[in-house]
Amino acid sequence: MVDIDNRMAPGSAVYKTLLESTKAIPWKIDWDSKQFAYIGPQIEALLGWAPSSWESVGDWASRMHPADREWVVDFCVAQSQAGVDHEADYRALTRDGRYVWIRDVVHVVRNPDGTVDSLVGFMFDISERKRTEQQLISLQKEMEELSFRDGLTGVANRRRFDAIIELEWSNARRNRQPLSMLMMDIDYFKQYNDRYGHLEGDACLKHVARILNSAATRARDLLARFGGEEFVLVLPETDEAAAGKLAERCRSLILAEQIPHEPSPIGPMLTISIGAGTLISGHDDELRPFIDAVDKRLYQAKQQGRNRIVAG
Ligand SMILES: Nc1nc2c(ncn2[C@@H]2O[C@H](COP(=O)(O)OP(=O)(O)OP(=O)(O)O)[C@@H](O)[C@H]2O)c(=O)[nH]1
Repeated sequence: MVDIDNRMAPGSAVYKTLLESTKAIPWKIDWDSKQFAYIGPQIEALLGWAPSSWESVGDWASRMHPADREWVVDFCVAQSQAGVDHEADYRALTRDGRYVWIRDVVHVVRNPDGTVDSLVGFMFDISERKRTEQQLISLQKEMEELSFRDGLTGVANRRRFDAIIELEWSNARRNRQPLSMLMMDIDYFKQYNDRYGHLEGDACLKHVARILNSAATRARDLLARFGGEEFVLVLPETDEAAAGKLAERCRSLILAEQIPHEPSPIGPMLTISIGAGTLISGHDDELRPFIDAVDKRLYQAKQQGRNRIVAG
């Protein structure tokens, strides 16, 4: 036992061999001089800098990504001064100019009187973990983006519409700007599906979405799929006259596309009906009744023969 204890004593050959054969890179900094007392030779394999080139904490700080340097140094100094063990993730510069993500785990060694004697720690290469993390983050962003898109047509979905209309509604009221909305629905789409099949129906919906999307050109205009074959166009800062023109553009663009719809009772080409509405600044309307009113106008357009616009 005594033998083993001696062989394992800090500073012994066995101890050194153990330290230098781990993947983690051990190091020690003398607190008063801020000089490296030791750094494992593994550092050279990871970063390319020889152990002898790690002289002071200045070398450590200067071999850090500029975006990480300030907070990491400030954080580590503050924690060390307070005598608190800590860890920090940062990008370390390699000798050939790349960056490697490192997790530095630091233990503060104190003197019997409580003052800081030295810092000892391990550096871990966490690049692989960070890469996975980044991939997960971008995947999550993509998922969020997708969750606001209609899977079939690629335009905004109902969820996105609900969020945007709330925002635009309060914007319009706050800034005393008009806000218009068009509800659009394909005429006799049930007959279209019955005649051409559901897949062809899907293709038709995509086609219609693309055309309607091209009709509204301002950055904040939003086309969303409201339901099955119903689309909604939100038009911020758009008055009644401009909304009327846009509605007519949508109606005639669809007609001009000459999409065959043989079973339609009103003509051989695909048509849409539109309900239009505008929130006039200063009026005290509520959002839901406004949407309902526009929807009712769409229904009226259907009742009055389809392929037409009913505005408020
Ligand atoms: N292919 C396809 N059809 C859909 C989709 N969503 C809804 N529909 C169809 O759209 C049709 C809508 O029918 P209705 O609500 O009766 O309306 P309509 O036949 O268009 O008649 P009007 O609107 O009164 O002119 C139904 O047959 C639905 O199955 C979809 O994602 N793909």
